[in-house]
Parts: sequence; C-alpha cells; structure tokens
Amino acid sequence: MESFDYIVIGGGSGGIASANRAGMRGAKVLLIEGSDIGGTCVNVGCVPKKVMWSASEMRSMMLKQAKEYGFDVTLEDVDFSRLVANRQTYIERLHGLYMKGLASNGVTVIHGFAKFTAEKTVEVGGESYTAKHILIATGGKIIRPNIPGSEYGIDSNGFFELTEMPKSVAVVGAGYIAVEIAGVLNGLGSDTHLAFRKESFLREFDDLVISGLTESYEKQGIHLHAHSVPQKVEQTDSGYELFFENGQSLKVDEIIWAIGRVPNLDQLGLENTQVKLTDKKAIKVDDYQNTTQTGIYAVGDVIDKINLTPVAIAAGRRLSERLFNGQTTARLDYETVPTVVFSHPTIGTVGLTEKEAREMYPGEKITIYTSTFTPMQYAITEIREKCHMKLVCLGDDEKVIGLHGLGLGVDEMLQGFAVAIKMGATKADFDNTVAIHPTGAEEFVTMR
Ligand SMILES: Cc1cc2nc3c(=O)[nH]c(=O)nc-3n(C[C@H](O)[C@H](O)[C@H](O)COP(=O)(O)OP(=O)(O)OC[C@H]3O[C@@H](n4cnc5c(N)ncnc54)[C@H](O)[C@@H]3O)c2cc1C
Ligand SMILES: NC(=O)c1ccc[n+]([C@@H]2O[C@H](COP(=O)([O-])OP(=O)(O)OC[C@H]3O[C@@H](n4cnc5c(N)ncnc54)[C@H](O)[C@@H]3O)[C@@H](O)[C@H]2O)c1
Repeated sequence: MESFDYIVIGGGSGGIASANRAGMRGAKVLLIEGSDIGGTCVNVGCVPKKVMWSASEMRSMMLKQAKEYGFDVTLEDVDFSRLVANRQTYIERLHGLYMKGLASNGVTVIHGFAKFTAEKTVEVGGESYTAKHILIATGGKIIRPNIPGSEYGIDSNGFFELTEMPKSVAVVGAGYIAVEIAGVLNGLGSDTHLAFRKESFLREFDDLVISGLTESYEKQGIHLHAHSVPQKVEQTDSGYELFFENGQSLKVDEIIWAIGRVPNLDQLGLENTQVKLTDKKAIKVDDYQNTTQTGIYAVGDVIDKINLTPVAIAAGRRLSERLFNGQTTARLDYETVPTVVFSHPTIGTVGLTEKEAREMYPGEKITIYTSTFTPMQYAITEIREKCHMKLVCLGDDEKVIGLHGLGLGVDEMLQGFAVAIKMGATKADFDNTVAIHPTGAEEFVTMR
C-alpha cells in the first residue's frame, strides 16, 4: 500500500488549493478526483456561469444602449452553440493549467472515486493508499424537490449542457443559482419565469438590494412568481407544465430546478471512520477544519458553511500551512466574507444586512446610509437602471459592519471595500477617502 504525507479527496476549488500548498511546502501529496479536474467551479459553476453572464450582459448592452451611443448595431440571434463551444474550450484550457500547476508542485493525481476502507486508508479502483493526514473536499451535489414529475427538466449541470436556448423557461428556486440563471436566460432572449416559494428571492440579502433587483428583473421582462410552491410537473407536446400549490401553472419548453445543494458524501465510506456529521448532514469540523477524527480534515461545500470557491480555497491553503509549514494557528476566519450575485445588474455584499445588525446589536446605535442613483453610463440611454447602495454602521464611531450594493459594476467594486471593512473601517474613514469621479463607486465614500 503506497503511503503519502497527505491525501486529498476531491480535485475542486478547496482540494486543489490545499494539495498545491502542501506540495509547495514539501509534503508528498496524492490528489484523488473522480470526475473532471477543477470541480464544480471550473466545470459547472463559477467559470461557465460567468461566461454566460458576460454573454447576456453584452447582448443587453448591444440591444439597449449601443444605438444611443451612436452604434448602428443589428443584432441577430445569439449563436448559442458557438458560445457554448468557446466556453468549453476555455474550460479545457483550465483543466490543462490545473494539471500543470499540480505537477509543478509535485502532487500525484489519480482519477477515480475514493472510499475510506479504514481510518487512514482510502481505496481507489482496487488500490489502497494511506497517509497521516487526509482531507475531504468532495463538494456538494444538486437536489430536486420530492414531487411528481421532478425528474423532468434540468438543473444547473443540465443548464451547462444546453446546446440550444430554450424559447421559454421556468427557473425554480430563490437562491444564487436560480436568480443568476434566470438573469442569463432572459438576457439572451428566453421568455423567462422565476418561481419561488416566499414573497421574494435572495431573502438573506439586504432589503434594499432585493427590492432593487425585483424591480429591475420585472422591468427586464422576467416573469416573477412569488408564493409559488411547486406541486407537480407534467409533460406537454412541446415541453412541460409546472403546477404550483396555489392553483396556478406554467407551460414552458424547459424547467430548471435550482432549489439548493447538499454536501456530497456519496461513496465516501465515512462509516469506516470516526468522522461525524452535523444535523444538516455536512461534515462536522472545528475552527481549524479538523473533523471528529484526528488526521482527517474537511473544507469547502462538504462542510456547508459558506459555499463559495474563494472560501474553499482559503480554508484549504491555511490548513496546509498549519499541517506542513508549522503555522500552528493558521485558520480561516469565516466572518465578513464578501460575496457577489451575478444577477443583472449584480449584487455585492459584505458584512451584516440592516436586519441582521439590528438583531445582533439590540439597543445599540445602528446608523444606515443609503444612496440610489442612475449610473453615468445610462446618461444618454433609454435604459435608466438604478444603482442602490447601503452602509450599515455600528456605535458612535460608526464602524462599517455592512456594505451592500446593486447596480452596474458593483461586482468589481466590492473587493477593495471588503478589505477596508475587514480592517475595521469607520464611516469617517470612508468620508476621508477622496472619491474617484465619475464612477459609481464614489457613492460609497460620499454618502450623507
Ligand atoms: C452554478 C453554480 C455557480 C456558482 N458560482 C459561484 C461563483 O460565482 N462564485 C463562487 O465563489 N462560488 C460559486 N459557486 C460555488 C462554488 O462552485 C463552490 O463553492 C466550490 O466549487 C466548492 O469547492 P469544493 O472544493 O468544496 O468542491 P467542488 O468544487 O465541488 O469539488 C469537489 C470535487 O470532489 C470530487 N469528488 C467527490 N467525491 C469524490 C470521491 N469520493 N473521490 C474523488 N473525488 C470526489 C468531485 O468530482 C468534485 O470535482 C457556484 C456553484 C454553482 C453550482
Ligand atoms: N455568485 C456566487 O457566488 C454563487 C453562485 C451560485 C451558487 N453559489 C453557491 O452555491 C450555493 C448553492 O446555490 P443554490 O442557489 O442552489 O442554493 P441556495 O441554497 O442558495 O438556494 C436554494 C433556494 O431554493 C429554495 N428551495 C428549497 N427547496 C425548495 C422547493 N422544494 N421548492 C422551491 N424552492 C425551494 C430555497 O428557499 C432557497 O432560496 C449558494 O448558496 C452559494 O453558496 C454561489
């Protein structure tokens, strides 16, 4: 049985980052990946999603802004299969780059699904491997509702397999994926419905950005169906009919289920270890990514804490620094993690929403600053899509504990502000920073 210092199960965002860092620090590392290298983000997540988002933004810009800027643009239908082929070529290039990176750090990669057969032993394709340290970075998997006909339609993986645009589509869900896919398809010209169970989507985000995006999506022609709990799906001649518990139904060419993801523990053989799960069936870890069994660790979506690629990467790297570079206190701080929803326009958020701040600091002074404006890019266009911004400040010194934006360019604005907030910036620090004009970002430092 071959022995390693470190075995990493799962070659996605967290696994690759941790394996590479361990290799850089001189460890003998084995990475086991059952499917395509790069995991969810590269193959069926952030990367193809961002390409589709860009395509959708471009089409909207050409349709809704180019003319007023003096361009004589005639837009034919999007060549969807060409877009998809180019996107896949890019992903294949990334596969090559990842494999090269791993090789340069001396990481051995094998293809296959790993299963624990004992506490420190995993089996892949009939071969057994052992290591002092083993990382579980197996990510998450998609769920569908338990209703008749939920086998019809596709999910986010299926969305990335489409080679033709559906003429009409019902996206079911209220999270990142539902809101992003609905925005992309509508922007590319599908007649798009977004159905969700409660009164709004993205309910964990600040009210200002939710109401702003609701208004934008309605103006863009996305049919929003609130209070719509899916009940059953039936096939029709041309597609499907989706029935809701409220008695309404939708006839569409395609249904896209986006009702969430759960930790992926399939075929892992955790019963052969002492690794315990949380109530939500995620791997239980402490602040240092240690599971309940010494020598076994977990990072990324499989712990279901903050399911974002940079979080999995950061946790994986810090773990390797701790295990193989003597940084005994290295760990990821899961507080104040910035995040962007690639809707149209985008949402950027870091820290607490206004509601969370009031709940977390009852009786303390919470000061809110907001700004709503039309970005200058729309000065001469018919489209007047608004930008909304909010700062949530705590105490007399007005420490900024939440920053929220919706609008043109917010996705690219957020990172720098996240640094300031992580460092404990106050509203006075924001005010003391000279604005950059004319930009949307300047609103964040000129709010009154
Ligand atoms: C549609 C979509 C869009 C997203 N967009 C964004 C975004 O814009 N920004 C962002 O930050 N995050 C985004 N995410 C989330 C992001 O993709 C995940 O948070 C991230 O990929 C988690 O990384 P991970 O390493 O935990 O798992 P993954 O990247 O899922 O990797 C897990 C890997 O483990 C492998 N595996 C599983 N079991 C085994 C086994 N037994 N043996 C061997 N290998 C195994 C799998 O094949 C997989 O490759 C998106 C997700 C989706 C679905
Ligand atoms: N831009 C990004 O960074 C990005 C993009 C996509 C995904 N992600 C990550 O991936 C995770 C998974 O995304 P997601 O959108 O699948 O999950 P999610 O958990 O964010 O959203 C799932 C939604 O489906 C709804 N839902 C659950 N059961 C339902 C049912 N039976 N019928 C109708 N609706 C139901 C829930 O109320 C929830 O709003 C995200 O939480 C995020 O961490 C990030």
